[in-house]
Amino acid sequence: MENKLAFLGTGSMNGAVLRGIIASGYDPQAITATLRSDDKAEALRAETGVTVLIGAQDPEANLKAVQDADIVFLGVKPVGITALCDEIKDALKPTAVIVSVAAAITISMMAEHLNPGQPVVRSMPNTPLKVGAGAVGVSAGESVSADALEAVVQLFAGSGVVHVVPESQQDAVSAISGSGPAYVFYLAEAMAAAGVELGLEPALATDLARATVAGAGKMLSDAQADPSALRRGVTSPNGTTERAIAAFDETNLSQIIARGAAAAAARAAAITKELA
Ligand SMILES: NC(=O)C1=CN([C@@H]2O[C@H](COP(=O)(O)OP(=O)(O)OC[C@H]3O[C@@H](n4cnc5c(N)ncnc54)[C@H](O)[C@@H]3O)[C@@H](O)[C@H]2O)C=CC1
Ligand SMILES: O=C(O)[C@@H]1CCC=N1
Repeated sequence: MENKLAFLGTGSMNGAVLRGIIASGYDPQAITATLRSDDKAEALRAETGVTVLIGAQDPEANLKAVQDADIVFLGVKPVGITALCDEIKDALKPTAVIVSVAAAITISMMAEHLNPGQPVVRSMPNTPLKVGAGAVGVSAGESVSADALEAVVQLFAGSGVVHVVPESQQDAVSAISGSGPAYVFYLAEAMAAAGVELGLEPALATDLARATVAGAGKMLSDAQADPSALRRGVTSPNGTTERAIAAFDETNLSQIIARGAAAAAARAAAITKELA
């Protein structure tokens, strides 16, 4: 019998985790999801077949969702996580594993708002889980048994790569894979804009950039794929790509990307301080 799952706050990220789990074959009847308002509820129900409860219509939605849940995914914004823990703590089964997907909220911050001994896992997933191509960092609190951690890892593993990491590395994971899809979409936007500057129609430039980023991502999706080797495979000696890479190196593009990632990690640390 499958574990009963609850998703509280089923927006962009928790929705992607849920869709990934359903696509990997999980029984939707074992899942209850909550949303604050009903605007996306019908679509979520129709698409996934899970039970959807709406907070605006039923103040007990989150409590009902967790009452027999074995694993509870918290998917609200960081600022709302501890209040959500306060709300549900006495309705949880003592063995229920809390899995937060929120950036910057530590295991100890959550534990302070739950009953003693409640198992807590902090995760940093990303939205490509929705299409079976996610990347997830997972850290377990001290009350989490090896079996419970394995159950959480297996839920994510059906739709992405999963790494168990020390909690101290979660801001870095967030800066690389949590936010990372946005960096790649940004690159696609910049490539499309560059195509327009070179005289392509905007629709053509956008489609070429989109298909190129998607195709390159597919080539990288093999766990053994080496980005440097793949790049060299496109770069003919004294050809066109070599000139582009040299121009990127002149502008220190790698350092610029490192600066962006460092800014993301620093923001996570600042949010932790603001909300502690
Ligand atoms: N969007 C992303 O790519 C990623 C987001 N995250 C984390 O995921 C969390 C959520 O972010 P998003 O999904 O982007 O936001 P979102 O705004 O799309 O989703 C939040 C959802 O929670 C619902 N909600 C708010 N309060 C609620 C309550 N008390 N009970 C039930 N539902 C409630 C909202 O109606 C909304 O549907 C954040 O903590 C963020 O740090 C983590 C990794 C990546
Ligand atoms: O932008 C954010 O704060 C969240 C966390 C990682 C990705 N999105």
